[in-house]
Amino acid sequence: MKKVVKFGGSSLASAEQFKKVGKIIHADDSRVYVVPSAPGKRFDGDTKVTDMLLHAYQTASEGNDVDEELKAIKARYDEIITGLELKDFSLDDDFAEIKKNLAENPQSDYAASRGEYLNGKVMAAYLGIPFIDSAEVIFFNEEGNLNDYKTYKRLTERLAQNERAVIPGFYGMGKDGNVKTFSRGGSDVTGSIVARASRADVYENWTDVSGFLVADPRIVPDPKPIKYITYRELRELSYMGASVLHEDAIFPVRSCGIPINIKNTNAPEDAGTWIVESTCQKQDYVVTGIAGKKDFCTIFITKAMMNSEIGFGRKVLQAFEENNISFEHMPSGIDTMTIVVHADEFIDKEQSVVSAIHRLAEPDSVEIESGLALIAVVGRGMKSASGTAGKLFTALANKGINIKMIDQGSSELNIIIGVENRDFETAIKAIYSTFITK
Ligand SMILES: Nc1ncnc2c1ncn2[C@@H]1O[C@H](COP(=O)(O)OP(=O)(O)O)[C@@H](O)[C@H]1O
Ligand SMILES: N[C@@H](CC(=O)OP(=O)(O)O)C(=O)O
Repeated sequence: MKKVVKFGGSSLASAEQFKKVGKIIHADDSRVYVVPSAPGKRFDGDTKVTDMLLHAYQTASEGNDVDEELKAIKARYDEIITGLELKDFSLDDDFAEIKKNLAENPQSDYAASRGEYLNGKVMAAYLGIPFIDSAEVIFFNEEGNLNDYKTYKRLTERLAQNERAVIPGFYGMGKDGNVKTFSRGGSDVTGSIVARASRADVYENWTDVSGFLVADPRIVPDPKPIKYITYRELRELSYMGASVLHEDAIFPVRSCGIPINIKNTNAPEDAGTWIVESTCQKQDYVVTGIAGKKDFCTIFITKAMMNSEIGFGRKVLQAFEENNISFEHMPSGIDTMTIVVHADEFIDKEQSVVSAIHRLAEPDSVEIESGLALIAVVGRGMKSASGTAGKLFTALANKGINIKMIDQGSSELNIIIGVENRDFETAIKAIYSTFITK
């Protein structure tokens, strides 16, 4: 049995948290590869080390001195090093190098990645096992995506030489020879890559909640944990904002059937959530999870006889493609079509998109609206349960919430609804209490 264990920033925010992590690793001999994040928030209002480093980069790129900022970051690590009583260990040389690099050639990915790099060094010293610098084993291609071939070749070789090791999360080496990071939260992706490369039996992802919860705990108080969830369900939920696991983290393990177990560092005895390819486990509820995001825009297009005009949809979508905007959903009627996009991608280009739609598709009208929130109600049990949509709409109607859009995926795995931003939290609470009964 071989396990890869990733610990999130909240699990490594202080010496006290590190000690819990040490206990977890020592409690199970099969926890052989450890992927740490940078120290996260110790309390509400605290700053993650990654954000402190990005701030230092900003200061350096404006040509200013970063001594004070690096001192504050070093203090975070020194508290951990002292609390763990690590003798003959210091990060002085590493900080001198970071200071030099930030002054001579400030790069934001390099700066952000140092949080995991330094924490990896502390972790390796604490556990007494080798440190593998991710820049030597994880590679990106020219487009900035993972270079699968090179990564799995090098990483597999290095892991084969090390029965146990610490591999810091979040970064690798870019095609240009500079350090490059994944997007925020990307240590989850590193853990998944290490699990695949080592052909682990389980990828344990340790965080500060007892698994994937049915809804965001910041919206629904004390939501129930999900015991089993499929990769596909999870993909829908994490894409729609359930932030506990990076949305790309399932791909490496999914392709080789390695389950992910989300666990709580502060309550290690809790079962957590199993993310699996498929399962015969009985579900407690028809709905597996609920997640959502605010701030979408809709582009509502009308044209008489739209349905019979071959190529109409393509022309409309070309307008978005020309403006380099990806679309989220496209519900349509007989003479109408709505395109839903992220506001932050769309707002600056709205007039250019509208004129392109007119030029390419010659519609009767184009109306745009902002302030839409999307909520995904996801559940593999939905296709065999009748009345789910009816229950959902009744729950929202009872709260006086106007549904602005409905999109039921053809997989019958999810129903996406659009509501006004201001109704977002109320809608999630209403859906939760309708489907998740005591
Ligand atoms: N459906 C959900 N289930 C569990 N946690 C969620 C969910 N949606 C949002 N979260 C939030 O995700 C947080 C854990 O993710 P993150 O902060 O990235 O952890 P880590 O630092 O361990 O990587 C939780 O503390 C919780 O606030
Ligand atoms: N430290 C990085 C990467 C990461 O995955 O962190 P965490 O595991 O704390 O979400 C970030 O803040 O984005």
